[in-house]
Parts: sequence; structure tokens; C-alpha cells
Amino acid sequence: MSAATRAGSQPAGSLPTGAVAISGLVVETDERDPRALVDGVDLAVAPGEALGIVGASGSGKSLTLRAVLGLLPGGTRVSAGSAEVGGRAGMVFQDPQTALDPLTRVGTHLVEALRARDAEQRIRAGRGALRARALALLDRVHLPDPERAFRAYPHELSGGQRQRVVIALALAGDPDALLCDEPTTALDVTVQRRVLAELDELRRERGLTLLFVSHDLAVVAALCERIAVMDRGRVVETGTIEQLQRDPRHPATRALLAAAPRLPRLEPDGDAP
Ligand SMILES: Nc1ncnc2c1ncn2[C@@H]1O[C@H](COP(=O)(O)OP(=O)(O)OP(=O)(O)O)[C@@H](O)[C@H]1O
Repeated sequence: MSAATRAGSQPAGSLPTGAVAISGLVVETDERDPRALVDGVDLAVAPGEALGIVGASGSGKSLTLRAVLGLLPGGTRVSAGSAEVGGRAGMVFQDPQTALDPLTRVGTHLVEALRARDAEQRIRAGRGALRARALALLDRVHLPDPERAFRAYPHELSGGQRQRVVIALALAGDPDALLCDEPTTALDVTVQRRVLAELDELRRERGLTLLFVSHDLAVVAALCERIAVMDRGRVVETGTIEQLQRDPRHPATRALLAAAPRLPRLEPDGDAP
């Protein structure tokens, strides 16, 4: 999907492929007496960079990410500034249930996504070729039995497997940037670590830009070289995890550090629970 949300009059599409640019972004409630939910956010992500947005619940992380995708929820709107991504964006959200139609087999989801991407490039592949590409994607995200997963309905897979399917689905669109909103929050800690390792590997392999939202500083620190801390609709501090740990300046940063005393490293082991 190519996504751009803008309130200004600049021409779209001038960003380098994979770059994300958020500039003076204000998201308000869509009321006569509007309230600012995101209040002047500036963030730039270079192609191939991983930026984490971390903050307490309600700080405006999801709305910022959704503004980049042009997918703000009803009742909210961009009232100033802009948020855009250069090239195609793939998204991975918290709840695989919402990304996967329960009545549609995993293979069908993937084949449709691949066909849509082909159509953008005016390519028409046959069923067999699409199926082979779908199976390769399921294999790529380390699903233990791609053939079985291809035939399965979403509820027939574990939570970790479903989230891998969602990642495969995002990859089917051949994204330049991957935008993730709490993609592992619903998973238990071991599975969470493996899915994060998977995202990290994909990112390095494909040179993907990553914009990753979480309330959990440990998760963001494991994956992202730069971290933006949000509080009440604003970015209050930005830095590497080392900088934030050494010299946290904002109370919101200190609170997040206190909630994540141990900052884990990723430990990929190839297993797919
Ligand atoms: N559709 C909506 N209409 C009105 N207010 C909304 C809407 N969606 C979100 N908000 C409000 O905007 C603020 C920011 O929400 P957002 O979802 O971006 O927070 P968040 O940091 O992602 O939190 P969480 O970690 O809980 O998802 C919150 O106060 C929330 O209540």
C-alpha cells in the first residue's frame, strides 16, 4: 500500500523510498470543540532505519502510526502537519484477528495479497505460481509446516503462528517500510522474543525501514536503534537506548525505564511455536 496523509499542500511522493517523515503532525478529535490527541509530532526515519515509539497507554503512539498509514480511526483527523512514507508500507498490528478474516484460509489471504501487488505492476501470474510464492512466504517466516498453514483457517493456528502469517501477509505487498503497532503484545514472552527476532532478521535481510510502536521499552530496545518517547501526544525525548538509560531527562522516560528493568537481547533459535 502506498500511504500518505497530509494537511498541507506539498506534492506527495517526494520522499526517498522507505523513508518516513512526520512533520508538525496534529491529530484532533473531529468535534466542534476539538481536542489534540497528537500534538505537533516531528519524526524522521531514514530508509532502513528502525525507530521505536514508546509511551504509556493513551500517549498517542497508535494515532501517530495510523496517521502515517492514512488509517486514522473514525472521530479523529489530521488538522495540521503531515505524515507520510516513501514507497510502500506494510503493517503488522497487535491483533492478528483483525488482519485475518476468520472465514478465509491463510493461503487465500496470501494469494490475494500477492495478486493485488502483481496487479499494481501489471503482472498476471497463474494460480500455481501464486501458490508457490505464498508457500515461500510462509516458509520465510518460519512456519513449521507451510503446506498445512496454507490450507488452515486462522483459528487453526497458534497466536504466534497467526502473527507470523500477518507478517507474511505484510511481506506479500513487497513493502519498503514495515509499520508495527504492538505486534507481539498478545503473545507469551518466549513466542514474543522469537517473533521479534524474526522481524529483526527480515528487516536486515530486506533493508526494510521499521517504525515500531510499543508501551514496552524492553521490546523497542531489542529491535530499534533509535527510540522516541511519547507523552500526552508529544515526543518528549529521543535517543538510543544507551542514551536514555544513561541520562533520562523526562519523567515519562524514567517511568518507562523503571517498568523495564531488564532489557533483553534477541535470541533467535529458529523454532516456531
Ligand atoms: N477514535 C478516537 N476518538 C477519540 N479519541 C481517540 C480515538 N482513538 C484514540 N483516541 C484517544 O487519543 C489518545 C491517543 O490514543 P492512541 O491510541 O494513539 O494511544 P496509544 O499511545 O497508542 O495507547 P495504547 O498503548 O493504549 O494503544 C488517547 O487519549 C485515546 O483515548
